[in-house]
Amino acid sequence: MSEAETHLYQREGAYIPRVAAVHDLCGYGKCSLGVAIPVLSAAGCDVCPVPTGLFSSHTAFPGWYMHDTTEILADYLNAWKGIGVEIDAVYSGFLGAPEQVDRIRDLYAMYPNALRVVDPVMADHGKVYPTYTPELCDAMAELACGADVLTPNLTEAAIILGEPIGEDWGGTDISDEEARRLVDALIAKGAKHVVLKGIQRAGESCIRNFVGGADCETFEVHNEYLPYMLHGTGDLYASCLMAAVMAGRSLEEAVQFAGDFVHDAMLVSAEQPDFRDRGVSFEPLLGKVCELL
Ligand SMILES: Nc1ncnc2c1ncn2[C@@H]1O[C@H](COP(=O)(O)OP(=O)(O)O)[C@@H](O)[C@H]1O
Ligand SMILES: Cc1ncc(COP(=O)(O)O)c(C=O)c1O
Repeated sequence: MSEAETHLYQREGAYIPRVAAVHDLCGYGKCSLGVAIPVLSAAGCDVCPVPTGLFSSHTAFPGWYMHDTTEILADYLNAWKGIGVEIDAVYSGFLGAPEQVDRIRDLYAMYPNALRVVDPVMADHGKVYPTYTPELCDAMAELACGADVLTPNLTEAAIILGEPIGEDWGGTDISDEEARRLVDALIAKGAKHVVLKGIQRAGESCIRNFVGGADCETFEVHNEYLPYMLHGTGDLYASCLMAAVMAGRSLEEAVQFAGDFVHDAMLVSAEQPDFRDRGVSFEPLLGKVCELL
């Protein structure tokens, strides 16, 4: 099957799909539920949040407060069972503790036909995020291998594959062959489709994402590389990809949409005061997500 034919979700007429969004909520700094709820809602989805933690801001700021929600989650999901909530997709991201992976497995058991999208948020630029323990990284790696769609950056791909990070991590300047090797290795570990993000080679003016799956050939999608980094681009990319998939678009259309949207939102962001702190500003562009329908 060619990449253009890979549809992961068939949207039926006026039906509004329901997505369980298993992410943290950050008071400041655009990421996680603060991105997933508006983006998926604009794509005509009914978003049902499962908060994995409450943060004053994301953890790249020098000071932040975190409230771990792990102990409420089993009762939270049991209450869903009690009222017969139906779910069409489970979309997970930043997690607070290894036990939260068990709660995601509970969701998979409750909704065996739901699409499983895992953004394995745990690290970037060769470094694990400060709240991530080795046990949580191992649990996330296991979860990643059962995904229908997995969206790692290069550091996360290395962690999932048990390859070196830290001082030994090679950076984002990798060859096509190396990117394809990583995608194939993640598929061999069980992920059905993989979107490997953020390949940026020295001297090149584009940023590449490699996309592959058990049922399609690996292909590459690229965008102009903007010479600054903003927090939350990974979450925005995964939410836009998810929005396009749930709107019934093919995998190829979805990765193109997500890359274009993040690029355009980064341009909008650069016009804001304090934009490097503020994170990725996507709000003025939400109309483009509505057009997916
Ligand atoms: N500087 C940039 N210029 C253009 N697009 C970008 C830039 N940074 C990120 N993106 C887009 O957003 C995607 C996800 O961002 P990235 O920062 O790699 O994710 P993560 O936060 O998970 O590390 C990239 O693969 C790319 O499509
Ligand atoms: C609390 C929290 N949630 C989510 C993220 C994910 O951010 P990104 O989209 O840059 O991977 C981070 C990253 O620092 C974070 O600290």
